[in-house]
Amino acid sequence: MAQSLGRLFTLLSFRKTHLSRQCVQVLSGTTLKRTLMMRAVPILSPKPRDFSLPNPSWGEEMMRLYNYYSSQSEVETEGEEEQGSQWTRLPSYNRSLKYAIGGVYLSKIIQSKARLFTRNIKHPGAGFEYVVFFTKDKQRCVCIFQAGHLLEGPPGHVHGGAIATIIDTVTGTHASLLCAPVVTANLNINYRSPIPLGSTVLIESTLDEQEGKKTFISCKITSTDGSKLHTEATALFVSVSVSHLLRG
Ligand SMILES: CCCCCCCCCCCCCCCC(=O)SCCNC(=O)CCNC(=O)[C@H](O)C(C)(C)COP(=O)(O)OP(=O)(O)OC[C@H]1O[C@@H](n2cnc3c(N)ncnc32)[C@H](O)[C@@H]1OP(=O)(O)O
Repeated sequence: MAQSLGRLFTLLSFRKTHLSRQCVQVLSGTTLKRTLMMRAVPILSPKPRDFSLPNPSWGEEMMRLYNYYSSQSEVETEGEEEQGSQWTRLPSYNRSLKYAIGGVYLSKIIQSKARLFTRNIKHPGAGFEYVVFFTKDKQRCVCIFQAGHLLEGPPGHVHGGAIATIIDTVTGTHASLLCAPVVTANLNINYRSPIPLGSTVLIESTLDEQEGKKTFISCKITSTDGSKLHTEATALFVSVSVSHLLRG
């Protein structure tokens, strides 16, 4: 399976390179210069930004929790894991896609401008600010989420669709860690109490069951001290083939 996928994508990338060469041959003058410059940009540009690292928009509570989970995170020293490490921080989508099975190939195929929905608001702090940590056995994930002003639903509170988005993202990331590529087949949400805009909340996701292609995950959103339940959800992810994703 892996070998045939490899062959498929080698073929695809060959065809892409071959076509690009043919294109350059028919270009001339300014068009050729501009094309070559555009092709040079990705080589010269810095590493893609890791959106799950702190930025100046992160509030005190977001930073406190980030530091707390980071302090319990895995630090590798010359191949050896530090004793007592419990959590691992997941870098943001564009950087972590390559870790998912098939991601290496998918990332070459998807449009270059594609960006995970939750990471598409450029202004720091305006939309979804979050970082996901997962346990070594991948049974649990925790996400620290700060909801920005562009996510308003009811006055002063977060939109239910934005809450659904972050739940789908956290549980989807969790399922992807276990068995990528997956798609959401079912998402059930109970909204228990509104989330104040600008606040930081904790999203905890737990693996309930894996059965064949199906991964069941449950999730809850609480205040950071755990005293207030905001949202509860259950999600079903189904493992799909890369060709299922390409077919649409
Ligand atoms: C290191 C790693 C880095 C990680 C890096 C992270 C990067 C990544 C971050 C991504 C974070 C964003 C995550 C967003 C995730 C989306 O937003 S995905 C987009 C929204 N979802 C979709 O578009 C899915 C559209 N639906 C479909 O493609 C198809 O309906 C599905 C879901 C594949 C199912 O197809 P199907 O032909 O029904 O599949 P089938 O094999 O028959 O079903 C399998 C089983 O599932 C059951 N099932 C299917 N659908 C349902 C349903 N709705 N309800 C209940 N059961 C169902 C079937 O009954 C069957 O059960 P069994 O018979 O095996 O017991």
